[in-house]
Amino acid sequence: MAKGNGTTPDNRRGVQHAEGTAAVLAIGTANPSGVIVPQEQFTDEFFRVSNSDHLTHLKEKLKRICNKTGIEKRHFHLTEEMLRDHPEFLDRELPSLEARIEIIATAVPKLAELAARKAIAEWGRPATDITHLVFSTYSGWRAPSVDLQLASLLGLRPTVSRTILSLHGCYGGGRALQLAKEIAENNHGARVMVACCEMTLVCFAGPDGGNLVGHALFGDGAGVAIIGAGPFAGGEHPMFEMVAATQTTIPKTEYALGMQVTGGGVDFHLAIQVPTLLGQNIQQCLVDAFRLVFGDNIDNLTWNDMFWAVHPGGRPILDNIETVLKLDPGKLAASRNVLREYGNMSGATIVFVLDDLRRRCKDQLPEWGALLAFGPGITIETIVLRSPRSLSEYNTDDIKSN
Ligand SMILES: CC(C)(COP(=O)(O)OP(=O)(O)OC[C@H]1O[C@@H](n2cnc3c(N)ncnc32)[C@H](O)[C@@H]1OP(=O)(O)O)[C@@H](O)C(=O)NCCC(=O)NCCSC(=O)/C=C/c1ccc(O)cc1
Repeated sequence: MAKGNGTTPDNRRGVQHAEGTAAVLAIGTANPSGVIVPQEQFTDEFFRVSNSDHLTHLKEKLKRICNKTGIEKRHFHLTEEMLRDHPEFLDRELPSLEARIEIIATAVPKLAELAARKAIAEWGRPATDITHLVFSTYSGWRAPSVDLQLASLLGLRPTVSRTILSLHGCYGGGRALQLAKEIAENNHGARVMVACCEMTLVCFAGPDGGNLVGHALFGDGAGVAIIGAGPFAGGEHPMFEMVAATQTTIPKTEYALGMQVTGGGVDFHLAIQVPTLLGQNIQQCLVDAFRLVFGDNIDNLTWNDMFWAVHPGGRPILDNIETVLKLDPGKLAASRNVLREYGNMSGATIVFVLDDLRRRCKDQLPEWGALLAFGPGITIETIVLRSPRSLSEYNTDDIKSN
């Protein structure tokens, strides 16, 4: 055993850990450009392409639901031409999983690449400086999977450490960000790319009584964030510090949200109780997470004095959270805007919300904020965010202003 060369286990630990709290350093988003459907036309289009106009009862119901979503338009990768080539996508009883996998295996990493290139351009460092990749999707059905394809498309280094998160649904973005925080803070110099890409093509089917709400809500998109902890270098610009993070599962709610892989595609289930269950549990999740940072001083916190990045799972979810936390109208504007412009893009949505928030508020964000994402479980991801007051808080020698 070498002694006296300074490489004791404790010294190595000091070298391996980062110097500070992990932060979001750059964000990029992308949506399929081909099919953009205004929500007011969605029902007619959907019933026409699925040859279901005779199901008048379901059609009227979907129209009622679409009117209540708070969505104005959504983007989709699936085209009518694809549907003509694959009529089996309309019928859950017909085998179609393999054909769906064939399409998304290429389409998902390509859309993620578009978002990732925007994030890398904003970050300002070469793609080869990315040390870790965490990819979240409900469309990763092969090995090697879309994470490896994205790494190849971007020319990431062969030693990039890849993790794929599958089927977390709408809390996938929150989970990936929490994982990136752990990686960045525990590995000196690590730069973690979080890539979330969702395409409804795996879930698409003709209308039946059980899937109307999902058809009214979900859209396609990719959100990429680059995460790192200090010291910062090369013009890096921390925008959201991730100060503390928790995951909570609401007991006995497994029934409420779910995905099921079948030979005919992925079935999803959204129980009518979800908005109420989230409203009843969100406050405790926030208290638990903020107590990690503020201890007993948490009583001095006012939710209204913070900024909010909430996964817009559905309009009533945002309404309930606003009511329970007594938030002023406008506090959830970023979430409502993303819902309006893109619908619920499952795990990718929260990255869009962060993007909207930083554009909307520029340098005027309050110091403290909260990120909330939820999905099957029911699982709630909570992250305590902090907007840096000024770059001088950091090792400024290393930061050149962008
Ligand atoms: C737009 C909705 C559907 C309706 O708005 P509303 O203010 O509740 O309006 P209404 O109370 O008038 O309801 C309109 C109609 O919708 C019906 N409805 C109202 N929720 C329902 C309902 N979950 N079922 C089935 N009928 C309903 C409701 O019964 C009613 O039917 P009808 O009386 O015949 O007009 C709204 O409730 C809503 O957005 N709900 C969805 C909330 C939700 O669960 N979001 C998912 C959160 S978690 C997440 O983001 C993703 C998880 C995920 C999971 C799987 C994946 O594959 C991917 C992702």
